[in-house]
Amino acid sequence: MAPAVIIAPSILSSDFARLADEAVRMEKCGTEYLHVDCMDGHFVPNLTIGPPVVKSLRNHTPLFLDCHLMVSNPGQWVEELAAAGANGVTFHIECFCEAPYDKDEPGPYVGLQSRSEIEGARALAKKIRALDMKTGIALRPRTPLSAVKHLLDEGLIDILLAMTVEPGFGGQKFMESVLDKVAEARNLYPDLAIEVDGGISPKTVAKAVKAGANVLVAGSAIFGAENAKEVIDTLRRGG
Ligand SMILES: O=C(CO)[C@H](O)[C@H](O)COP(=O)(O)O
Ligand SMILES: [Co+2]
Repeated sequence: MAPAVIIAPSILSSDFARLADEAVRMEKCGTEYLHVDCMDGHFVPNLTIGPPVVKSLRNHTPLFLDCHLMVSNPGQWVEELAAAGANGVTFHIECFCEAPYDKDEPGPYVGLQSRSEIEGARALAKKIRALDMKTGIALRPRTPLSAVKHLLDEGLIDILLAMTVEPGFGGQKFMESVLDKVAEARNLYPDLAIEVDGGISPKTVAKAVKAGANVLVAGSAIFGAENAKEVIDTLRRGG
């Protein structure tokens, strides 16, 4: 049986001028996580928030702060995020791969190749745990599970994040093709937390859960709804 469902509202789609109120609202709706998308304008073409905002949020919510780093140099930020009160840090494996990722190329992306790439990812995964946070590893849609299998098999990862859109923006269309990778991961790792992020809504959630996802990130579906609680309850039921 897959681990319990966790709902992670992505504050990327919330009103950034009212973050504390939105965090309290999500807690009242019964969510477990707040998903915090940190973007550097380099790894993805968007610029959002970092440790100072996480620190401010920490003063207003007991929710698990699930920081999704879409930055080119994730190792630069983990100490500050830990000090700010983050509970989990997820970094992208593509940051450690020298081969450029082209979202429009067909077929799977070639992942980690060299020893130094592998060592870099392993060291960061260990460092996040040493800072008392959960370690997450994220895969862009074209990146295969094999790119992170060594980290998973060594037990260095708490959360596997399968992006179901190309990272960078909320409100994009769910990529169903990613679910084969989710199913492959669930089959190999029955107890692992598997997170899906991008285009998750009452319409798409059933397929994601069926494939084996248990941590459900949703931004526009929750914050764009008139009744956020209703959407959250529907996601929790699996659609
Ligand atoms: O990481 C992200 C984008 O890069 C967001 O977490 C994600 O897109 C959530 O937004 P939505 O649910 O609207 O797709
Ligand atoms: Co995200």
